[in-house]
Amino acid sequence: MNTDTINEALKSIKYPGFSRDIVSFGLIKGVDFADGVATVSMAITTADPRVPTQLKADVENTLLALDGVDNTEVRVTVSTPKTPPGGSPSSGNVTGPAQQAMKGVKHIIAVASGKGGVGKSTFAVNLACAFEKLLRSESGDARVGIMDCDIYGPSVPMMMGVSSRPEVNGESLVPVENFGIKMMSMGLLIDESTPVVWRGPMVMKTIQQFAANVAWGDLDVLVVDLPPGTGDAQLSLVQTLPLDGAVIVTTPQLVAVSVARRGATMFEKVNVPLLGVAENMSYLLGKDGEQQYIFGQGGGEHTAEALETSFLGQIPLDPVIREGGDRGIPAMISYPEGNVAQSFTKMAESVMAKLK
Ligand SMILES: Nc1ncnc2c1ncn2[C@@H]1O[C@H](COP(=O)(O)OP(=O)(O)OP(=O)(O)O)[C@@H](O)[C@H]1O
Repeated sequence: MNTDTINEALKSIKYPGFSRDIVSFGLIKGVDFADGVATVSMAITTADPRVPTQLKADVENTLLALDGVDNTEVRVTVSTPKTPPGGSPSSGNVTGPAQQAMKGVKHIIAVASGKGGVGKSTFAVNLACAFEKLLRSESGDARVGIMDCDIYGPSVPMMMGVSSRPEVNGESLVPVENFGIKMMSMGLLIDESTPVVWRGPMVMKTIQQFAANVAWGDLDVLVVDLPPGTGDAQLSLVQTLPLDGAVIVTTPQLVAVSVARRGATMFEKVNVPLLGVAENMSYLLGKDGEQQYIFGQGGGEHTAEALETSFLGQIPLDPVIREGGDRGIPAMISYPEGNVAQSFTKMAESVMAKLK
């Protein structure tokens, strides 16, 4: 018995109401073990008094079930979420306002890429549309959202054919809606000509506001389009949002493996499970129906193997996808029976199966 074993055991405890564990939420501040006594200190930001009580009991029961632990000492520090004048959340703590405000969201998944230009936003938008179609066909109702965190180059509004500014209701922004999907993006809040020279902390603040001050309401699934790359801003972002899992988008080039690996490492650090790797721009379909692998072959599958996750499938390089992005009608909507839509639907099914 040692502190590593205790830490591992703590990772099995979920934050009440969420599928993420208390270690990845950063609640554990110290762990010690001596003479059969496991000591754990936790710091929790919540306005709900039941949360610390339940977590304390969960930690005690989990640790007492371990061989070698005879007794426990669990110290819990509780603070309430602070909201400065104007209603903006002041802290990046995952148990703070973002968690509270996203309570009605069943599943939150991130779409990420190790580098820019792989078609991540295109993928996120079409995946959201595929979820909408899938859930509607299953239960007659679908509540899907997309949150565009790519605040340096927010392209989701254009791809979703939306340009109206979101309305403000009290202290909340009301997401705009198109194709049955709720959406929030920095692109809706700034003029196109505004230079967005955001620094790390500003990025975080915006994301916290997107999570905490947007009236998402009840959603079955929220797709989060992360900024490209794997730097500090992306890492703090995945720490802030209560993510259930992440999909990595990559291209067919074999060099993509090492780039995507950086993305996977980032999610590993915060214990967000990978839901799979999707390969975009896989091949061009010639007039005779022949698949031309102009960017090489195998990058997506190799990446999935290397990251020990599923390969979700391929999306062809197809003018229909680019036109859909430029026209503001995703290919999933304009050609719902086409090859592209079928690929996205299959991927949405695989991801949904993993979430359930
Ligand atoms: N499979 C595809 N077939 C044809 N065009 C595509 C495909 N995927 C993406 N594109 C086009 O490539 C361009 C870049 O895509 P997108 O903006 O989604 O990339 P990204 O990875 O989100 O980029 P960024 O680095 O800005 O985040 C867009 O014009 C989009 O329409």
